[in-house]
Amino acid sequence: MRRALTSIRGMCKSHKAIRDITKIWVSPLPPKSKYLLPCRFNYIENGREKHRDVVQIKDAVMVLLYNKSRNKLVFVRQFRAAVYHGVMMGNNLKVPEGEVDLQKYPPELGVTLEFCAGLVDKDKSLEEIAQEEVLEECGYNVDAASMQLVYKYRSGIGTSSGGLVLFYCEVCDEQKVSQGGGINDELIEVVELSINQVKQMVKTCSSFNGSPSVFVGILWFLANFNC
Ligand SMILES: Nc1ncnc2c1ncn2[C@@H]1O[C@H](COP(=O)(O)OP(=O)(O)O[C@H]2O[C@H](CO)[C@@H](O)[C@H](O)[C@H]2O)[C@@H](O)[C@H]1O
Repeated sequence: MRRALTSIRGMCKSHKAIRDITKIWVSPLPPKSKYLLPCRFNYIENGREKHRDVVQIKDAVMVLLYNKSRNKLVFVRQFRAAVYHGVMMGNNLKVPEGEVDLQKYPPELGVTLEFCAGLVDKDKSLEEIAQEEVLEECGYNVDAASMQLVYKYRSGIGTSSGGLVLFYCEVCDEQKVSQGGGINDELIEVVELSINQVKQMVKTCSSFNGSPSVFVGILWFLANFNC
């Protein structure tokens, strides 16, 4: 696992020092969250009453961004609390007490490689939300009309299941108007990978610290553009 992750990091040319996370601790969820709602879901199937504990989450859009000037796919890297938490906790369902030992669990464990993405949390079309994320996170000025639908699917199926919409969007260097990096307190690193690098990823990466959407998107790209 360590070798596979290291090789992806090695590919990321713009990799720089990971943000300065100095303290991590976990607390119980406050009564109301803007981002998730746990509940018990009940139903009767074949005459038998069943119960499932589910977490309602927001839908999201993602953009598979291709820079045709440089023949590269554009990704982002960022610290993901949920990924870090998952890696740190393993298979334990409990809230850990006290501060997390950062020597034992370095923040790097929560840094993912992913497509530019955003929550569907405003009254705009999915294409417009995707357009905004491309500008904010990756620094490219694109039209909402240039978003091409790739797939609509679900982010999970067991406990939480948000709707995911993956778009494809082509850009060129002239559309790069800023460094990107996110807005407000987001710390997002823009990373470009060549076609050969993403091919190597899907061929040889046996373990990946992130979402399968990255593989779904890369495989779609390779299948459709005959690379
Ligand atoms: N759980 C949470 N708790 C507290 N604050 C939160 C939060 N989620 C988001 N936020 C806040 O909302 C801001 C905007 O989030 P985004 O719309 O960029 O979604 P994000 O990229 O985090 O996840 C998008 O991309 C990933 C990767 O594809 C999808 O898994 C995800 O569903 C989609 O929203 C974050 O910077 C943060 O301040």
